[in-house]
Amino acid sequence: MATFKILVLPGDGIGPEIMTQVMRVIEWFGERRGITFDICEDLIGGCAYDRYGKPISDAAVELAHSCDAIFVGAVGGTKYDELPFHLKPEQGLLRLRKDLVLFANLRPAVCFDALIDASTLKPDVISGLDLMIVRELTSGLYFGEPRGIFDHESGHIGINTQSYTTEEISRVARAAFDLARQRNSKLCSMEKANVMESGKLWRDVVQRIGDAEYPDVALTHMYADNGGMQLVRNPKQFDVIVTDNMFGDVLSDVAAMLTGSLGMLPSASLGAKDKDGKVPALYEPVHGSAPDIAGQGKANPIAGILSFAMALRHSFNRPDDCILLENAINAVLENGIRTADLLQADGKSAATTTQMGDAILASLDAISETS
Ligand SMILES: NC(=O)c1ccc[n+]([C@@H]2O[C@H](COP(=O)([O-])OP(=O)(O)OC[C@H]3O[C@@H](n4cnc5c(N)ncnc54)[C@H](O)[C@@H]3O)[C@@H](O)[C@H]2O)c1
Ligand SMILES: CC(C)[C@H](C(=O)O)[C@@H](O)C(=O)O
Ligand SMILES: [Mg+2]
Repeated sequence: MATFKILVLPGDGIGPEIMTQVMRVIEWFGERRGITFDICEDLIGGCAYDRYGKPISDAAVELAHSCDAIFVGAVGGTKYDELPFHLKPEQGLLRLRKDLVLFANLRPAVCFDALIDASTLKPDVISGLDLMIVRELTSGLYFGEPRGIFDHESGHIGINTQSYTTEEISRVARAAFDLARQRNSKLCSMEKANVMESGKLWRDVVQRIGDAEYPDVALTHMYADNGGMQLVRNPKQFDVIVTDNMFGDVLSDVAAMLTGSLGMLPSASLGAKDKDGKVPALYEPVHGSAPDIAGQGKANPIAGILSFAMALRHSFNRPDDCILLENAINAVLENGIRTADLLQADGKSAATTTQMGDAILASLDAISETS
């Protein structure tokens, strides 16, 4: 039986709070479903800066390279706002994504039936919603050169560069087409080909790959600003969306509210298969360190726990266990258990982060006893 080596990086703010619950779930699958995990823990983000003077240590990056999967809680905090960019907590995460070449970031937005009333949108707009955003994660505006704040006749000039090569577009496009094939064979590519050269190249490359390699997938293109509007107007028109790093960041937060809360959105960041068949992988909730609720036991741990469910499917080859965990979460929500972010009211009857973890573990016990 394989042993899976995993690296846990709880990070800052609500990161450690939610990661405690994710760890309980990981341990449950170890004990009850016989998956053997070899677990290491390290620092990322502001806490790593406090300890090492940088947002991730070289040793942690090296460890990450040797692992089957990495689990991140969240990074960031107002205390680090004035640090130079290369030292900011967020850079720890960006370095990991870049170093491990995790170019395909899968951000599924699924609306659980029990949460239809938690969204700010009308029930018929979101009921049954199940879409997947594939965000390019290792290039574009986040990494392009030149970048920086430079002297300028008016004072300063801030520069970031959007750039994409054919290869960078091709590999994320293929990942999205492959996913579309496993779903409803429908892919919408979003960029701004009307105003950006990188967007024009993006559109042409995606179309070329579609024509040559995926004629069975219905490919459409949309300008990303319209895409944001369409996601709110009629999200069920989409199945898989592929987009660049910056648009994907924004559009996935928009998609979060289709599910009821940012606290519900998991993610998997995947690289290319190596010669031994291993796919580098990092799993993390889409949300951040939520400084406004950190340390108060209010955070919703479901995005983190659903990220582990994605790992069961993509890294541990346990699709049945992935479904088991999703079903356990569904049952908890059907029972009316809610963290404060999922309640429209004042949050008085809200479950705490730990209580939500307790409920999910009890639900796992109950479901596995009856199956
Ligand atoms: N992957 C990451 O680690 C990541 C992602 C996004 C933002 N950040 C960082 O987090 C910090 C705060 O950023 P922000 O406030 O713009 O975004 P955020 O995602 O941390 O929070 C946005 C809003 O959503 C709420 N929220 C987020 N996660 C929640 C959860 N699990 N349960 C309940 N409510 C939740 C917060 O309370 C807040 O009101 C910044 O430093 C930012 O850079 C990190
Ligand atoms: C923390 C930050 C680097 C990150 C991003 O912008 O990619 C976050 O917002 C996300 O969505 O994962
Ligand atoms: Mg984001």
